[in-house]
Amino acid sequence: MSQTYTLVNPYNNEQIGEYEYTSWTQIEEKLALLKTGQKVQRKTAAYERANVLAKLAGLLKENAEKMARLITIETGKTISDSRVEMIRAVNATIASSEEARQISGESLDSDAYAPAGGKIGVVCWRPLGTIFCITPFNFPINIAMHKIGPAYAAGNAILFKPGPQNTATSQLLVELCYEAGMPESVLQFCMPPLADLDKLNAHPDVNAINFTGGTAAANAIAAAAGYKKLLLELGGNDPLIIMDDADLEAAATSAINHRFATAGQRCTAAKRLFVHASVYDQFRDILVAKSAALVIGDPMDDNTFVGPVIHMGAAKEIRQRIEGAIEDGATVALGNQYDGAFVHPTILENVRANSEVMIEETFGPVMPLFKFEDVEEIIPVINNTAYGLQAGIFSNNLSVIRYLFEELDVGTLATNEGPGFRTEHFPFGGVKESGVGREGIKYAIREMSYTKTLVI
Ligand SMILES: NC(=O)c1ccc[n+]([C@@H]2O[C@H](COP(=O)([O-])OP(=O)(O)OC[C@H]3O[C@@H](n4cnc5c(N)ncnc54)[C@H](O)[C@@H]3O)[C@@H](O)[C@H]2O)c1
Ligand SMILES: O=CCS(=O)(=O)O
Repeated sequence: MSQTYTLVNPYNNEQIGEYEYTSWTQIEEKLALLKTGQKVQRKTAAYERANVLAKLAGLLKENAEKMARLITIETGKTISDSRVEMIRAVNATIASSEEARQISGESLDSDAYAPAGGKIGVVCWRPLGTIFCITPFNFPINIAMHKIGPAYAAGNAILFKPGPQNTATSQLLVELCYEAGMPESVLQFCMPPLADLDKLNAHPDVNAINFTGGTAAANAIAAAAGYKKLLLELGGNDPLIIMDDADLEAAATSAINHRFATAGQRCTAAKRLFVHASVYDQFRDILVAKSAALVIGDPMDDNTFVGPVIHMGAAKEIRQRIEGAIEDGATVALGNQYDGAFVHPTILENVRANSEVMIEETFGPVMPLFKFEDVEEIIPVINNTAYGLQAGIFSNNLSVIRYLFEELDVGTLATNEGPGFRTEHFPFGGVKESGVGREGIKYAIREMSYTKTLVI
């Protein structure tokens, strides 16, 4: 008897589908097929993979509106955010196509050190085998293409497991990959029940795991996977720093785009704002006025800026985090209002440095403001979190920027931008519990490959 799962639209709770989980027998069959796919990939030239990816980029562009609407129905993400995601996914796929042509190694002379003279080392990159690609709910197509694109470009076979909430969009993506020319022996979709995931992570025919998601799942994967290559893109608690010389209008707009868009459900969202005392009141007033004008409602409406979060449970967790901050002494400048899966954009002031909202990741539209006098004092506050993904700063003071670049535990510091700044070909990833390894197409190709050296 096959197990099934049903999905509802987070905005109106209408059932959007009932699906069957992938059985363990089917998983074994898929992994066996993918092993044959590794041989198919070895016979496929780089230019052929590049052409398939270029064709897939075209198909994603043709189907962008249809996929954007599916993303919105499945996740409650606003249609404008879903359309941006599709643009990014096309770019990630184009970049994967272009990088597929550039996977080249190097040659080394052996006489650099005695006594091994007279040889040349030809260093080549080779695919790891079958990559288990696992994606989160919030960017189901773009994050999938940041895995499938480089994994395929590098010559791997791919077992793709999206979040259950993203079943329809992900199945459509796989169909488009087949239409573009990816063989079924090279790419397989799966949705195993949670109970089968440990043994799938440990499976000997899974050569590497490329995971994006939260810490709890990452810990379970790491515990089960053993000696496998893991590429882990995890949570963030990203700061946005507003200095005394900041363009306050631009900073407030960026803070809103990087915290309240996607209902705050981004790993790189601006989850904590640090505002210089000299501009605090002026910045706060601009921020509150702009935020109060945001349209909250039907995510399918072009005018909506804030839709629901992914489900009622998430909304409850976010509310508990806000109420905890208030119990710690924070005051509410805007929001702290709830309606089903909706969490209204919330701005908190007088937040204690050790309040949970400052230390843990809050995956929703909550913006704690932290006033400071000297930039040195916020380094320990910003670094006092398990995460270290990205950071943003509004300032033109290069010495302050260079100082923060060296002192902050992050993978990227964006200047006069929010921490959510990301372009598909830049290296992406963090330190500490924000993950292991780097995405960004060229970097992800390397993570899903190994060097093989011929000495002649
Ligand atoms: N760093 C990034 O690029 C990035 C991007 C988006 C989201 N995230 C993080 O993801 C989290 C939110 O996304 P989510 O709720 O979908 O995360 P999640 O960890 O609940 O799920 C992510 C994926 O992992 C799967 N999964 C869960 N347990 C697993 C296991 N034991 N083995 C294999 N797969 C397993 C889920 O089914 C889903 O497909 C947040 O922490 C957010 O910061 C990080
Ligand atoms: O959730 C984070 C994904 S991205 O938008 O920063 O790429």
